Amino acid sequence: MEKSSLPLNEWQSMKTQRAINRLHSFIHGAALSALFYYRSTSIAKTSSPILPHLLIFTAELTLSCIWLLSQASLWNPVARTVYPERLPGDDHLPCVDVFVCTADPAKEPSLEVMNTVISAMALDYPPNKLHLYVSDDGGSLVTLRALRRARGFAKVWIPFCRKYRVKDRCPGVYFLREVVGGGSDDHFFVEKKAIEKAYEDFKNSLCKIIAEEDVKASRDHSPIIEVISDANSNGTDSSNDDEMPLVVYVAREKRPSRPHNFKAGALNVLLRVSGMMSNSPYILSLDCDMYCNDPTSARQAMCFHLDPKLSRNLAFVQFPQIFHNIRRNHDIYDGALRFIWTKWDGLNGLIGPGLTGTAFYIKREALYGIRKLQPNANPNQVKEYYGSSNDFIKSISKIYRPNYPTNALLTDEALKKEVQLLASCSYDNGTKWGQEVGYRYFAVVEDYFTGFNLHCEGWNSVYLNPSRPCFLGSSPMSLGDTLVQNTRWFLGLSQVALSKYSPLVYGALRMSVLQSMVYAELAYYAIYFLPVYILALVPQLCLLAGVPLYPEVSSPFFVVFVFIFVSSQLKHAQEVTASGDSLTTWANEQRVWVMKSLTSYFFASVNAILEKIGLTKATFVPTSKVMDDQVAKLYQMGKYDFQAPPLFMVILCTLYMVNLASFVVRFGRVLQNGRMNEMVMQAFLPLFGVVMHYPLMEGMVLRKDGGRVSPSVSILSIVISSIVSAFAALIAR
Ligand SMILES: O=c1ccn([C@@H]2O[C@H](COP(=O)(O)OP(=O)(O)O[C@H]3O[C@H](CO)[C@@H](O)[C@H](O)[C@H]3O)[C@@H](O)[C@H]2O)c(=O)[nH]1
Ligand SMILES: [Mn+2]
Repeated sequence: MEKSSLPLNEWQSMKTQRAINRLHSFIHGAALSALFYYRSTSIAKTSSPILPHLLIFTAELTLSCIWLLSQASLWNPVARTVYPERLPGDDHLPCVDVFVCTADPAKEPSLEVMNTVISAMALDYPPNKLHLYVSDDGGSLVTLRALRRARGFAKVWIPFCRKYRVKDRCPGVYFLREVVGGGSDDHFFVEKKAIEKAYEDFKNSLCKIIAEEDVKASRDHSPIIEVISDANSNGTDSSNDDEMPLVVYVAREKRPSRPHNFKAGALNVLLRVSGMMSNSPYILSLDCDMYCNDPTSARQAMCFHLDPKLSRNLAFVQFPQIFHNIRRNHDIYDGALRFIWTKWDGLNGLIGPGLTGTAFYIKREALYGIRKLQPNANPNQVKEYYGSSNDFIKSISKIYRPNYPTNALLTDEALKKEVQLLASCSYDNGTKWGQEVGYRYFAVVEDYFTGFNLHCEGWNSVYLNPSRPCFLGSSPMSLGDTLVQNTRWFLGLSQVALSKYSPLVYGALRMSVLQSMVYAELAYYAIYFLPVYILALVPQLCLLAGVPLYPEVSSPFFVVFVFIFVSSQLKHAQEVTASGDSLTTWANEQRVWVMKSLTSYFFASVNAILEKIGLTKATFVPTSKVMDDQVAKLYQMGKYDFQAPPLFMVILCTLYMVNLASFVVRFGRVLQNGRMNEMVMQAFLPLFGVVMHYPLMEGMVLRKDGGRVSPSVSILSIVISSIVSAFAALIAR
């Protein structure tokens, strides 16, 4: 068959998983109906206090609603494959702009950021069709100078990678590993030695820059936009310039009094500036800590974007976020976010996965929202959308041909002025930027919200999860960082849930019901805090007070409750093993889910409500990517770092102690009084909690290292839990 007639991509339904999901959905759903029947009939008849019964019922209802929403993503999981070798020749490939965002040289070490940039420059794609834009929200000379050096190093690195077909194009990773790829000939070793030396020099030059400059983010500066070229990269030879992608440094204007809309604001500036220069039809977006692990990702993505059957409505190709610093089956903070990627498989069978902020190839046109503008819109309407720059507006209709030759910024004063305007902090004002154009500002999860809007507008997406990860990032390695990061994410999601954009209404009216259910599940995910708090507290206190809340062992409904518990755990374990993980991962995910519910989801929900009534303002504080040796050591040993915000820790420890107390104190008495029959289930809950969260106990009592629970937190938790438990025991019947 001819090359061009073969499909560029294929999809397969994940049939076994689909069958298991649907069967389980049916059986589990039936059991839940039985539970509701029991609750509604038993509450009316109960002789014990009604409040705890109502609370438990609320918890069960909430869990069931989220469960119902979650079924949508399990309905039709689909996997995709690509055939990059069937793509047209390099001459026919479209241009790609790569956006890399960094915000703070103190939190995001330059060496890692530059490794990401270099790995993207070295993508296996025609260099004249690749353009890099580095957004520096810190407006820092450290980043600018480091970028100049990085380009200098890339000029020797890229030819080396091409010549020896190096797969690991992130130099920091390549030099960590033993010799991979390349020939076995002497030339190779000689060249490799030279490159290694160049990399060492590059690293040393970064150290020098860091020593010379102020390593911190500026919040008050004019825009700085610079094409990095030999004119300013300190005299490396310029012979192979054609082999190098364009590299542009962009620090948008920042003023303390002006809102800057965080990452979404930065990305929109990159969209405008790049529109003036390379104006590529496709954009790869990367966080500064997410390097390209497989140089062919652009070609893989083009297998969808260039597929005539898909391309018209295809907005983006999303790759999973995979993290190089996570050890499989030792992921004590559930940094891998496995549950997200399972959902993305499911969305692959609908109209496509959501955006996850990094590692995706998006179509510029989709972000511009051009389709919403009437074809005959007058110039004023167009300016209402895109702002005052005529030059930029001209670039929109230029079907991806740049307004200026790529290097014009070096010499063209008019262009210089125009990009300064486009990167100024007031450019967005009074336009549709951030609302209908570009990345959306409304919530601190600009990725989720932008993807959601694109799907509402009728765009599709695909999810590609190849066996060699295309991108690798870094995940927080301490409990504190994890919980704080999750609080931000779920605050953003809750903002959407509580707004007019709620996927249940706004989404359901604009996309398929199943697709909107998946968006809704994520938007409302933080509500998990409610059932988890109830189930971590109410049965335990009632156990102490001697109030039964569950059916007796002899009741037929006892089996229903046991079944529901076992069935949900088994389903979780099945999904974990189907993803190739072990049961340790099951336990880790269970534990972290409870910890997140009690802290991150709780505070995210509270803050979303406070923000809704105008009492706070959500912010995006970037996660630190600085690797603390002690923290890393604890993680390697599989030990939690409990040096998290004290408020979080007091909540976790107090609830742990209440569970422990209720089980220990009361279980003995239950045995004595022979009330085993009615209290078994209630005694099981705290037992399960105490066993699953044993690491907390260890952190409070046994550990002496730096990651233990602070003694003050332990003492406070013991005091609070004793008061609460004693109070419950006092009212015992
Ligand atoms: O004002 C800001 C804040 C952040 N960033 C950059 O945004 C990226 C992501 O920030 P990070 O601190 O790593 O946040 P995470 O929570 O780890 O990021 C996840 O969640 C974000 C919000 O949902 C997404 O944007 C990201 O792509 C996704 O990886 C980094 O490159 C930052 O430099 C900016 O450019 N400007
Ligand atoms: Mn990150």
